[in-house]
Amino acid sequence: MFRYQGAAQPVLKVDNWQINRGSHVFVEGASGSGKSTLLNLLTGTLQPQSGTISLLGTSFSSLSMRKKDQFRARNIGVVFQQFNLIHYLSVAQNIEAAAYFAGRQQYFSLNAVSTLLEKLQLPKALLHQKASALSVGQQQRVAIARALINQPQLMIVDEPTSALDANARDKFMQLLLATATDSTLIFVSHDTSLAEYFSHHYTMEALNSARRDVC
Ligand SMILES: Nc1ncnc2c1ncn2[C@@H]1O[C@H](COP(=O)(O)OP(=O)(O)OP(=O)(O)O)[C@@H](O)[C@H]1O
Repeated sequence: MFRYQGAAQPVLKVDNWQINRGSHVFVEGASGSGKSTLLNLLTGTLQPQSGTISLLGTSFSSLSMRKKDQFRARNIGVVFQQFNLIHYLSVAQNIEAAAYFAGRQQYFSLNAVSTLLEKLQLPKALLHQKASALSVGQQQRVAIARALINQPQLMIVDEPTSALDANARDKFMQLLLATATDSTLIFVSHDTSLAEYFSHHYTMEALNSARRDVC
């Protein structure tokens, strides 16, 4: 259960939610239904007031902040709604930063990044381009590359398609699913048409008994 400070009611009350390893899961919910709150709990930015969150067999919500940061960097790849690339760094440096924070810089190589960029249909020439000089579509794909560089067991993707037209959105989804084949994937969006890409679908209403209580 999670309640924002000062709020009368919890925004999220999930009785029980389990996802099998390796599954690709779509969570749909209207604006304000608690999608970002759920993802912030899953990435450890927020802490539930009661209940526990276990990820990949680890009791994630009971880890110290430092251990949570380490666990997230090593095991979770996140693609944010706004991508969160560091604009003054190059594409390669943005991706290298993710390897560095995971303590995996010894595995980082420009070759590995080039291979990822190729899979994501981005030209190699972009490697040394500043993130600020990328188109929105290119930023999205670099954000996927950054999330995948540490070969995360869990990928969390927050509504990254809202600014795209239907064609670009389909292409993005195909690239994401083709490159994240080895990861468990949790994808949240208000766009129900994306559900067709996933084997498992949930609605925030079904997950969140706090909302059912209010309705
Ligand atoms: N920092 C906060 N303090 C208090 N209430 C908050 C805070 N952040 C979100 N809320 C409230 O929690 C509810 C869920 O918000 P959340 O951002 O998780 O929804 P969402 O489904 O991600 O919405 P959107 O699709 O518009 O991004 C909303 O009613 C919102 O007003």
